[in-house]
Amino acid sequence: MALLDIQDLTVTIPGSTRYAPPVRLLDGVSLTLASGGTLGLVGESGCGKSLTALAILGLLPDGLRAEGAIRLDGEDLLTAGERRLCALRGRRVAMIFQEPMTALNPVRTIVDQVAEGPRRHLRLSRRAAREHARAVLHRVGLDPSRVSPDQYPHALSGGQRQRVVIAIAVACGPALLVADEPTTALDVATQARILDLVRDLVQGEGMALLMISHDLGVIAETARDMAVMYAGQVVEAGPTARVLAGPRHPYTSGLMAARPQRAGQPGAPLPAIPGAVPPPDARPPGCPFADRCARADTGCRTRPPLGTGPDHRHSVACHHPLEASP
Ligand SMILES: Nc1ncnc2c1ncn2[C@@H]1O[C@H](COP(=O)(O)OP(=O)(O)OP(=O)(O)O)[C@@H](O)[C@H]1O
Repeated sequence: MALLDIQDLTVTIPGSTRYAPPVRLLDGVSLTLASGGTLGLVGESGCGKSLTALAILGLLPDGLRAEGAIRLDGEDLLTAGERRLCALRGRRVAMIFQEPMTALNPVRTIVDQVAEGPRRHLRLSRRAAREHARAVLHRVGLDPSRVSPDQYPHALSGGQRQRVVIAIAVACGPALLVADEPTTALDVATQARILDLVRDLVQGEGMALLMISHDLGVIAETARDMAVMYAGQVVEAGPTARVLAGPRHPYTSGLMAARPQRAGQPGAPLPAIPGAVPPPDARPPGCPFADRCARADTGCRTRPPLGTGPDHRHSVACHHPLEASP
């Protein structure tokens, strides 16, 4: 049984009147992740990566309706009550947020913030939870001789703060770690060190990782499998090495071509994908990528492509996919 099994997840803004019909933000997302596995979710801004993560944690903004199934260890989180979700969050599934400063409480010491989960979930005494928290802070690279556990977040650098956020997430040994753009707010050198840490923790502790990023390089470095999202849908999925060696969806291929490493001469413009992701209330009736796709024909503009399911090794939702690599 998969650790995480998302089937046909749809997230909608319910319509209020005839003139304000429901708007689908996520449209039939299916993903699976085995225990100890690593899955990368990639796509441009607005494709639905963060909503997918928030839905897994039961933290969708008020007013949005989620349908389908999100099973963790076989238990459907969409039908679990808030009490049950509170018991699971931090214990079985934890999240590393994008912006460490907003994820931390500015008026509590870092050791107290890390100790909170172990006190609640592992039922440790205050003293034992603080001891545990000190060990976790050390484990994530905050050597107590250099960074006192009794510091407040403002005294730390951006990279150190992100290490605290990671310590909070892993303090109770969750089975699944969801990392939503964990390095976006950091400089390049710090990004690399934080990614190394996440990789090391995931391997060392046997956690499964759902890594969310708009950067294919981050996905390539951290995830064995990947799924590409576009306009609220998964358009391509498979083993990362295989997808990157032979992308079949024109969108994936466009993302790969637009990577800075793929640029020609310094100063030369990057080959960007023309146009922009259509907003959720203005998605075309056929393939959502059709308006930006060089391969699109009339059929693409009228009929949504049927994706092959995520249980196939390399799935693609496209009427005219690129040739499979041999
Ligand atoms: N609370 C909300 N109400 C209405 N629309 C929302 C809400 N949250 C997100 N959306 C819309 O849902 C779509 C998906 O958003 P989401 O944040 O998941 O994208 P993303 O791929 O994570 O982008 P980014 O990389 O910028 O975080 C976007 O069009 C966004 O504007």
